Amino acid sequence: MSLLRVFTQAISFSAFLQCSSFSKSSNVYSKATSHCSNSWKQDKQLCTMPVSSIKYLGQAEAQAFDQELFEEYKFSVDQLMELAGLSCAHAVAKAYPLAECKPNGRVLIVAGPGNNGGDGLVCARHLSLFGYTPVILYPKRPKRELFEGLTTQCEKMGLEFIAEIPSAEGVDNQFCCIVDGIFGFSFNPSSGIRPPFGQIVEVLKQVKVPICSIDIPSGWDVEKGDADGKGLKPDCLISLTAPKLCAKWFQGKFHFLGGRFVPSAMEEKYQLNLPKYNGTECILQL
Ligand SMILES: NC(=O)C1=CN([C@@H]2O[C@H](COP(=O)(O)OP(=O)(O)OC[C@H]3O[C@@H](n4cnc5c(N)ncnc54)[C@H](O)[C@@H]3O)[C@@H](O)[C@H]2O)[C@H](O)CC1
Ligand SMILES: [K+]
Repeated sequence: MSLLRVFTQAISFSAFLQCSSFSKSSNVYSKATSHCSNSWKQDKQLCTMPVSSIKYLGQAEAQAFDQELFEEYKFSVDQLMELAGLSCAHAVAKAYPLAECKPNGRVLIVAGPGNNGGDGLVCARHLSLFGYTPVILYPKRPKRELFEGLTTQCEKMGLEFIAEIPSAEGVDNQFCCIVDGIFGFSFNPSSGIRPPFGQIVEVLKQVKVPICSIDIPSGWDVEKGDADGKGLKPDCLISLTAPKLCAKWFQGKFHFLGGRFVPSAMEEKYQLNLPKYNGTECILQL
């Protein structure tokens, strides 16, 4: 074997090792496995590039990041929520294409009391524009102009609201998938899940149709994830802005990055090391 060939093989092997390295020991994860498998499909040479790392945010850091977008950059909540919810609708359409969404493109959207619920309502509106039939469960509605507006938009667009979650069997028969917009990065697990969401999450744990969680699988600790293994098992997770620490426990099929609104100075300040979105796309599969 020529010296050149030995050298080339050694380089390829080291690139392979880089591509499969994965460490749970810090907030910074090597995203090499998923990044490289995607990149290999597009351009094999990319996998020999230095491996970058995507950061996983803790709860306080995610909230501080959010506040900085609002206070320093003067974004409004509804601006960012629109982009967040739009990326969720794109992710659902990619993971569960309309043609395969039986019966009749029906998707159950469960919206919680905070901004995660708002993302769910925006997602529902866009899914309806994409041809799906979203049905919304929104049991606890804050009396705030933002949420009242989002609710009115959905009502005026003819989206159905239901008052209670059907049985797990009922959900499986009526919907092709579920969008979990119950809790996001402000969930506090210290006293369990308060009514009526505790019972709703229990039903969601029993359904067979896939669950697509917005930002955080509801009921999971934002940092410790599904520590006891008894939580929701979403098939899809859309991490908004950057993944939160709990995403390390995610074992479903689809992990998307969404919320493509991060100014580059903030990306640098928080050292997010986000992978590059393709072209004009608003989601990126991790
Ligand atoms: N910068 C971004 O990435 C953006 C993300 N967005 C989305 O906003 C959520 C975070 O929203 P926030 O309103 O801060 O919190 P939650 O949605 O998690 O809801 C808080 C809500 O839930 C109640 N609550 C907390 N713990 C419990 C409990 N144990 N039982 C019952 N209820 C509970 C609490 O009282 C509040 O009412 C983020 O994840 C993204 O999805 C923005 O849309 C855009 C910017
Ligand atoms: K959620």
